[in-house]
Parts: sequence; structure tokens; C-alpha cells
Amino acid sequence: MQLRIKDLQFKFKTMDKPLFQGFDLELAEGKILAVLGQSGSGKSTLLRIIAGLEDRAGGTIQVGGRTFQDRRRFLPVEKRNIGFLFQDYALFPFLTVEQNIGFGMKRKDRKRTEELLELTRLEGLGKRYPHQLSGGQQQRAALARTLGAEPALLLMDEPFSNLDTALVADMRRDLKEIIRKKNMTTIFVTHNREDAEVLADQWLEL
Ligand SMILES: Nc1ncnc2c1ncn2[C@@H]1O[C@H](COP(=O)(O)OP(=O)(O)OP(=O)(O)O)[C@@H](O)[C@H]1O
Repeated sequence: MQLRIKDLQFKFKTMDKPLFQGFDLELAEGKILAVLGQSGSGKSTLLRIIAGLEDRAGGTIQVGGRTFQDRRRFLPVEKRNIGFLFQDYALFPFLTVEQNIGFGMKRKDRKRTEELLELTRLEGLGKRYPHQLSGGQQQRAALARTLGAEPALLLMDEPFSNLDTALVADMRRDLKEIIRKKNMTTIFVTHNREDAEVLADQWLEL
């Protein structure tokens, strides 16, 4: 299993009831999990806990054989090697697409940058700045940057919510193909059951 969560416990200070209690989850390498559920059910919080952005969760989290947290340890976010794709793309506006992709890499590598540009169908657009790209291209550039860091797990929070509906079907297909080619273990949050139907191998209702 690429991801193992055992007996997760989590509650925000302001809450009476825990958001997670005795929660378990397993995901095999290369599989795509869709997380669905009503507003406020804890979807984004689950991603934040896995990424190490919430440090008060109980239980065990292991990714790629590494323990992110257990009773004794808590690995900080920067040591977890998690790829996070937000709905607002989070590209650096003052860096070109190539520079954005290079930013995530441990060692700058021209060849790998070119490969990622090709994989995300951005050949020839490497020298552009994010504002010179369409929404779908920005989304793919953000994915290329995230993949450049070779994450052990890819987390996406509502990856399609800022895209025009006309683009969503293409983007779903692109994303699926890219994730499959890279054999990326992926968790994504969505409100849209169609996203889950097209993209996911596994579903989780929170
Ligand atoms: N920093 C915080 N402090 C206290 N409560 C919080 C905090 N962040 C989120 N919450 C609460 O925790 C619950 C889960 O929030 P979360 O953002 O994980 O939900 P979600 O399922 O992603 O919702 P949505 O579908 O609306 O994005 C909500 O009730 C929210 O109000």
C-alpha cells in the first residue's frame, strides 16, 4: 500500500464532536481516490492532515513505507514529499512556466522539464508567464510543477472548480492520462460525482 491511515483522530478546538474518529484508509500505488461528501464533512481537512498542515491529529499515517506520523513522530510538511494541487493553481506569477516547473525539482534538469512540458501538452509554452496561459494550460502547468518534485502522493482539492465547464471534460481526461503515465497515487476532493466517475478507481464518502 502506498498510503495507510490507521485510527485517525482529529477535532478542531472549536468543535464539540471530532471530525475523524477511528478513521482508516488504504490506497495502493498508482490508484486514484475520489473524496466526496457534503460541505463541511472534512474533505479538505483530510488532505491537510495527510500533507502535515494540521499537527494535532492522532493515529498513524504512512506513505510509501515512510511514517508521516504515529504516537511518537510527526514529520513536518516540508519533509513529506507530497504534491498539492490547489484550485487556484498557485503558479508563481513572476516565473515563466519552465521556471515554475524547475522550482519544484530537487535538481534543475532541462530534459525532465521538457518531458513534463510534453506530458502536460505545453510544448513551446515554457517561456510564457502564467497570465499568458488559458485556465486549462495554467492547470496543467501547475500539475507539471507538482510532478517535477516527484511526489510520493498527489493531493488535489477541487481541481476543476475554477475551470470553464467546457474545459472540465478535457481536463479530466488529460489529468487521468498524466496521472496514469506517471503511476501517481492520487487523492482528490470533489463535489462532482462525474469527476469521480471519470477519474477515480476508489471512492470515499465523508
Ligand atoms: N481552522 C479551522 N478551525 C475550526 N474549524 C475549522 C477550521 N477549518 C475548517 N473547520 C471546520 O471543519 C469542518 C470541515 O472543514 P473542511 O474544510 O474540511 O470541509 P470540506 O468537506 O472540505 O467542505 P467544503 O466541501 O465546503 O470545502 C467544517 O465544519 C469547518 O467549518
